Amino acid sequence: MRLPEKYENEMKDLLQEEYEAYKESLGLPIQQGYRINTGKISKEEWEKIAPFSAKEVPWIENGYFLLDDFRASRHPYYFAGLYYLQEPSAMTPANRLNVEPGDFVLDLCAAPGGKATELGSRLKGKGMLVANDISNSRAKALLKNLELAGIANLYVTSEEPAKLCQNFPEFFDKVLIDAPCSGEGMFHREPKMIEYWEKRGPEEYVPIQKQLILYGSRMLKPGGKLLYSTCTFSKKEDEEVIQWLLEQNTDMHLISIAPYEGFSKGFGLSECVRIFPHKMSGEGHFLALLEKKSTEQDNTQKQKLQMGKELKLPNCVEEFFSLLKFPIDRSCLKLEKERLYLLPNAVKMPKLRYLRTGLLLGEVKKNRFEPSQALAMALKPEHFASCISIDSTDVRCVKYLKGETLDVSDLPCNNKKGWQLVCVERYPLGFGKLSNGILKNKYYAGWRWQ
Ligand SMILES: C[S@@+](CC[C@H](N)C(=O)[O-])C[C@H]1O[C@@H](n2cnc3c(N)ncnc32)[C@H](O)[C@@H]1O
Repeated sequence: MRLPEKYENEMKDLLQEEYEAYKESLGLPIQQGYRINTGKISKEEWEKIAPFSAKEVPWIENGYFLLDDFRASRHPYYFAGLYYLQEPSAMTPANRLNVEPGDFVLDLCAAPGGKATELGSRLKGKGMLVANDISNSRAKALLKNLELAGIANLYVTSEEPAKLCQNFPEFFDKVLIDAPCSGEGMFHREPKMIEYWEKRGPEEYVPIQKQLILYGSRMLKPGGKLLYSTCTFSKKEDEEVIQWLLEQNTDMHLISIAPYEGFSKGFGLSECVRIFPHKMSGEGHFLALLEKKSTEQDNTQKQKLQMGKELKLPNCVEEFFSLLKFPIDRSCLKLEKERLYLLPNAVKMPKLRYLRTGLLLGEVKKNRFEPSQALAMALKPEHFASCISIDSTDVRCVKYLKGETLDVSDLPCNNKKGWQLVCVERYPLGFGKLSNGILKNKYYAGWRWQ
């Protein structure tokens, strides 16, 4: 692999006698990985049904290396949101931020959602995730991945960090900044990144990274934690950004990151973590975990609102709700135009460029209610009155994902007519409507198996 001379010199400077080992690692095969969605499936359950051979990623509880060429994005379990394909070192930032159920979490640079999907799963439906990306088109992919993962308690925005900062001072318990960077850790996987690097090297990214981390720190609650990560090796974009932040913010300090024997220490900042491809099976990452000093006062309290008024819902919605087997907090419902949403919390959210506010439950069309794809993905089979379960090896599974009408007269279900939650085994894929053993397909057309 041809590397720019300037880059080679910088890496030699950084790695010294390890440089040759690093260079050799660029000739090794690319390591693919995937992370299971523990919001939908436990590790034990997954290992019983996993359709492809894999080996555990030793520093990520729910991460696996893919061992063969299996097209993991072409399996019904992928469409059920059971896993996310991800390079193993990229699994580390969301894993080490230690999000807990009930946290208010911000992922400031979230698209396409490799980390946000993990942060959201860890909330277990409690608290909320604000997933933001300045690029609207990338934020659309982010929304799809979050919905596929079944994450309901979320807001997806496409905003300038400065605007978010004005609206959320000291608001979040956890903030992730997976910053845009010169991508040196991607050279192996995507050699095109080398060309981009030659046009826009580390110096171009530093001012953006400093801005992002500064805004991120301002949105962090006292006592909250912020994780800054990049997939680049340049000290300018890594340790020097952290050092700069520590000089600006005396109320922030570095804390150590749960260790792994393959991690290297940050240069001059030993609490930071470096992932190098010649030291472990990952392409390369930098991580710094910071904490803000706690104070007596919890500022988020003042932003919490009293519960909203309960909506009077059309009959068709009430009828559909009678099929849902879990309590819906009606004070958190919002009907906007024809769309019905379930908001994560009784928190007043400011005016922002939203791509999604809460869980889209469905649309009220004249006197009909059409449940959304996102709702199906957020449910478990026990949450719905009638389910049709298709085996992953049954051709009807892929036919369903292609949008075809199916004869399911041989498959058991509770209600012989009306709405069904269609599952691959016990994992929801979408909705369908049953009549005389024939299932009308309600799988979202934009997500179909191509
Ligand atoms: C490294 S990628 C994020 C990858 C993502 N965290 C994941 O794991 O899938 C950086 C992202 O930052 C976004 N970005 C760039 N400048 C930004 C800014 N000023 N504010 C917010 N997002 C920004 C880019 O659009 C890009 O999607």
